[in-house]
Amino acid sequence: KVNEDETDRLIVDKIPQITSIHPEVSLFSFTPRVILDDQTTLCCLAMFEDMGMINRWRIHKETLVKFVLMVKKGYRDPPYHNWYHAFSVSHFCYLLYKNLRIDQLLTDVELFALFVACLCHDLDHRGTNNAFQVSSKSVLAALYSSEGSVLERHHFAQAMCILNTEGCNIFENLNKRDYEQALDLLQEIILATDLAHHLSAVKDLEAMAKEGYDKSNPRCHTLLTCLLMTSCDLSDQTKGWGTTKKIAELIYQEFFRQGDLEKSMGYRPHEMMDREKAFIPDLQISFLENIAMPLYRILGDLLPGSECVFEAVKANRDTWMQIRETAKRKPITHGNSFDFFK
Ligand SMILES: Cc1nc2ccc(C(=O)N[C@]34C[C@H]5C[C@H](C[C@H](C5)C3)C4)cc2n2c(-c3ccccc3Cl)nnc12
Ligand SMILES: [Mg+2]
Repeated sequence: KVNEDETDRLIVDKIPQITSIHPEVSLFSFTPRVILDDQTTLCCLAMFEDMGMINRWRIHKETLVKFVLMVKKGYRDPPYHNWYHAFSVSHFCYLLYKNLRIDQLLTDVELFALFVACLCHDLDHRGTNNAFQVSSKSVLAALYSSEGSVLERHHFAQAMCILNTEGCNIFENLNKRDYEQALDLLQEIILATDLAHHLSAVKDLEAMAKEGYDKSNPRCHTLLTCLLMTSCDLSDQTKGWGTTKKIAELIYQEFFRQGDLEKSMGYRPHEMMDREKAFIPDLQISFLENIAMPLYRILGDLLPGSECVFEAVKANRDTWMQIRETAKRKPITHGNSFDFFK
């Protein structure tokens, strides 16, 4: 049960001007993880308001409060895939709207579905990846492994459960056409957060960046919403080194816990999950060069004004390269992968 007085206070109080939460909240340099946990719900309300979504979709204030609180409660507390991840991903979507005016490229249903997908995209994440669902024969694998993207199908199912909960359906006042489109988009966008799915779309994304975005082409809309979702999902990499370093700590805490579990089950974990084999600078340079930088380069090609975002990711890659050189000269003493974070 979401506690009553928090809900009541959020319902009664007027939604504040978003800059009253932090004057720099609309800048790409702003790191949403500085916002205190009990302020994140209020910030979500302020983002919905500031993007004009409350009026456009006739969302009842009480319904919005209950929805956001249910989503927040729907996250577990693994090191990385927790509510703060969903909140920071949603904040980057807000930045794309405020700074790059993505509302001029997408329909208003697509923009609404994208922001709601950011909030819901990792609901009930257990801190283990898709491969682990299958190898551990989890309930989720039993349910979804035949379709692939096991976790992402579960995150979508959880979002539907929340929308179907009494007093939480923020889509309730959409007309039939918009309602059906919003749910279809929500599923498509959440499924797009499977990195394997993104990697299979990169060729098409690069072709679209080359040819230019055609607003009249539905395929362009689909590719762009998926690109924007992944851009939000990896947006910790677009901030300063402090954030990049902290996030790497959290992600490898999660990865190494999975590796420990796999070892206890008699499996040999992927190197990036094995605390005894992982060399984090190499792994992160590879992730940034092969996945993040190509992604934000395409974003920069498609959305003028977002070049600064790519530059920030590149700068973080460069810092990892400096760390790697230093670490290579000074071998790790007691084989602890987290020495870089001292
Ligand atoms: C900083 C950082 N590093 C990350 C390093 C590695 C991977 C990762 O899943 N790699 C792959 C590499 C190949 C092809 C596919 C499937 C598998 C085989 C595993 C992806 C993710 C990383 N990641 C994410 C992230 C984004 C979406 C879902 C889950 C996560 Cl954890 N968000 N931030 C980060
Ligand atoms: Mg995910």
